Amino acid sequence: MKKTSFPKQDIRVLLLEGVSRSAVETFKAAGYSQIEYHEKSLPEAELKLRIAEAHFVGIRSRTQLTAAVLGEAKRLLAVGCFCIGTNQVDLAAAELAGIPVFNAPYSNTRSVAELVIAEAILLLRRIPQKNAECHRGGWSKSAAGSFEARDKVLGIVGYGHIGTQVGLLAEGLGMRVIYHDIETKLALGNARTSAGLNDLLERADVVTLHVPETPQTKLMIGADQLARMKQGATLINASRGTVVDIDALAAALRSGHIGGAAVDVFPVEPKGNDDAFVSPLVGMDNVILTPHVGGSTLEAQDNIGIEVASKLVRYSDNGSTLSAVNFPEASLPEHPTSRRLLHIHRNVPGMLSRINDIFSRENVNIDGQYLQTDANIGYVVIDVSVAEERAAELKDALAAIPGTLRTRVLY
Ligand SMILES: NC(=O)c1ccc[n+]([C@@H]2O[C@H](COP(=O)([O-])OP(=O)(O)OC[C@H]3O[C@@H](n4cnc5c(N)ncnc54)[C@H](O)[C@@H]3O)[C@@H](O)[C@H]2O)c1
Ligand SMILES: O=C(O)[C@H](O)COP(=O)(O)O
Repeated sequence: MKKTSFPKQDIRVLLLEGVSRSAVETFKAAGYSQIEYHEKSLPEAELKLRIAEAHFVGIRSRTQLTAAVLGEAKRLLAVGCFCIGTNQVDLAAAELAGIPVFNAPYSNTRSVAELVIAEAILLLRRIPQKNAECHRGGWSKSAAGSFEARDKVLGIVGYGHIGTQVGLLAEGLGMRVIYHDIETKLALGNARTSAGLNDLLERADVVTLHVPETPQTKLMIGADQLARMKQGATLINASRGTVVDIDALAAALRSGHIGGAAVDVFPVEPKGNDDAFVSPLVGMDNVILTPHVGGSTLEAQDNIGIEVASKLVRYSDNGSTLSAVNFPEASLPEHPTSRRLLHIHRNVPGMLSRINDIFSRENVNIDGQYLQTDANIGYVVIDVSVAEERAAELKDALAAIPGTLRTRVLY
């Protein structure tokens, strides 16, 4: 097996939150054997201890990789978010520490979309309250307040990967789809853009949220927005718990203005399956509550495990940062005969010339060079045909350049 920067058996992989075993298999198949696996997220103090030893860490949506936690991760080469959302990682702090963060942008998209469609139908038929009543021994056979999905208006807030899938599936049911996004988006099928969020809220029978967690989306659905929704309309939130003012939603459900809701994500979620779930929505018959399982299907988790672990392996073996969410993206060819030097640095004037001066001074020919930058950092990859020891010396010379964040050599 080809050697990388140091023997693969010394590279430590820390996998948290029960990421799919397919991730473990992917690392093993690539020659990585030091894999520490935890079913849950770790308390911050323990996380700091474990991450200090790790070269790669794999998390899901619960583990908070704050600047303070990343500050302990002196050996960390990259982070894998085995999910879509990356809001749980301080991406800027990771970048400035020279740590690329990877995720799985599409692998659970379909799972979320299917759940949302099922919930839209159930809410339109008022099934949650009928189900609850039957469980209590009640029987109220009535069509009152129950509607077909056909011809109803579905309002999608955030028309990205999930939003567009939801829209296409909903059209298959004969729903009329409108959407709101801050970006101009190609309307798929017969979907139509709305004249803004308020317009969407005023027209939709079912509103479904598919925005990321950002400062702009925090509490974007509060009392005012709920009041704009049609009498008896329903709300689905499988995006992030911070997007909806949960107390305002509870009040709107109690008043009957909102006819029902399906909520998968919450402002505060239990740390693990053994912890209690507390929410103002608990006990409401017209609310479907799910424990953040929008993307939790075996198919999705399996695919995510392979996808994210493969990205980490590729970065480890080859240096490619393609699809990193916080880092200059470099898609690199294989380097079968040369040594590959990786240099991550602050993006300041004169950096490239200082790097190249070393090779000219040392009389080392550069076989190939790749440079990608963003406003904060630069990522330079240099292939050279030199002996292993010489490559290590060049790496040390590169590391001594002021402004260097990380250096690595791949053999
Ligand atoms: N419940 C779950 O298990 C689960 C699973 C997967 C994803 N998610 C959440 O769903 C979110 C969306 O996923 P995606 O793959 O569709 O992401 P995406 O990036 O493809 O789409 C998000 C869309 O929201 C739009 N947007 C951003 N800010 C907005 C704003 N202020 N107003 C209106 N539109 C805005 C973006 O332009 C984009 O089109 C993720 O960020 C994640 O938080 C939850
Ligand atoms: O961001 C995501 O993909 C979802 O929120 C799912 O997160 P999870 O892997 O923690 O269930």
